[in-house]
Amino acid sequence: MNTKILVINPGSTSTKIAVFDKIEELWATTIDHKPDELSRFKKIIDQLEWRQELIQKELKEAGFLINDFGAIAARGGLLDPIPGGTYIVDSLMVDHLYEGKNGEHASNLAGIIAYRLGQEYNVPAYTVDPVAVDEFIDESRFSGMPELKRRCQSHALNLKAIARRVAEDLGKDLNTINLIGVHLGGGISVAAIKGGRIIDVNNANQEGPYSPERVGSLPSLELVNYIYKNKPPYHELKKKLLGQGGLSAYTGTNDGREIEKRIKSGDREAKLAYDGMIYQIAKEIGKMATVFRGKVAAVYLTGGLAYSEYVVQGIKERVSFIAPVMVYPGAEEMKHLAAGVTRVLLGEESPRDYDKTRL
Ligand SMILES: Nc1ncnc2c1ncn2[C@@H]1O[C@H](COP(=O)(O)OP(=O)(O)O)[C@@H](O)[C@H]1O
Ligand SMILES: CCCC(=O)OP(=O)(O)O
Repeated sequence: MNTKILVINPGSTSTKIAVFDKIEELWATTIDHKPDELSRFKKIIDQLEWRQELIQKELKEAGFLINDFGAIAARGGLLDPIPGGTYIVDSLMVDHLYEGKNGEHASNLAGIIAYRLGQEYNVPAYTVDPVAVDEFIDESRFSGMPELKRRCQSHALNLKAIARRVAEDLGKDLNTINLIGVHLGGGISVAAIKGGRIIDVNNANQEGPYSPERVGSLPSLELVNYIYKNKPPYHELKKKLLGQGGLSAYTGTNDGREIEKRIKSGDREAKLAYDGMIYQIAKEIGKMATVFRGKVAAVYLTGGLAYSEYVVQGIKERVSFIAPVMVYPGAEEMKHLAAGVTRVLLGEESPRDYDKTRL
């Protein structure tokens, strides 16, 4: 059986590519994208050909042939709400990702690229725990305005992967504990995780703390007034909210390392913007603690910003009273994608059908 897996993960700030044999990483690379490089594209879907070419070029230079792979694993995008698991990438999924049915995000590109490569080279394509994973309890679904539904969109892939590690490190059964998982990336997800399921989370595209790139929750009437007054074109406004908000808007950079350099050199504005983000993250963690009536086994921090001692200490100072704070910098997305597909290749799990599973 061919268990060699190509893993592709286009994120808002990078494109990650890796090759695994089952869950053993054989090769990996990350291509970072500067904001200038991305700003030339009006919509994220416009990056499709460019990102696909980058992936194919990297693979070629590393000496890999796509028809040598047993499967392709793609980070899944903004699909219709579905439970967690491994899904076959099919044409319906690709249509939804292509048209941005549930919104725009760089991870929408992964499924499309995987499907196109899979069709061309006759390799099956899968996605695992996409950002659209929705395991909300009923109370989580209310927005306060019946016409507007809360959508569950989060870093489900990494949150779930790290939740397993946290349970192992605590020596507890994941199915029996409550966790608050925090992914600190280009977007930020703060999730209430019960028995491994994400029962509530801020929508990392539209709600919660502001992040390196996103505005987070906004005062609603102020936003409506802003739109009426300035009449921004739709795609420009979306870019402002999703790709150029938060730290990027306050400081001109989405890079935590750059901001910390500025703080060290006495930049007060940079410090206030960074501290404001940390404050909002801590508040969101406090909110999620109430989901469990305070009964939380651990809060865990993961994602790129969890490498930062400044961010981690700032959050710990405010939330340590809730539960122990555990730190897992970076992301295990690539390994978790490979693991999900490996379970399917080995017949340990059946792949799910998107159309039949949509909520
Ligand atoms: N050592 C570090 N110190 C501070 N910020 C960091 C560090 N390493 C990465 N970051 C920041 O983490 C963010 C990206 O996190 P990552 O999890 O890679 O993003 P994504 O979720 O978009 O894939 C960026 O703002 C980056 O500048
Ligand atoms: C929509 C949730 C996923 C997300 O925000 O990912 P990035 O941090 O990679 O943009």
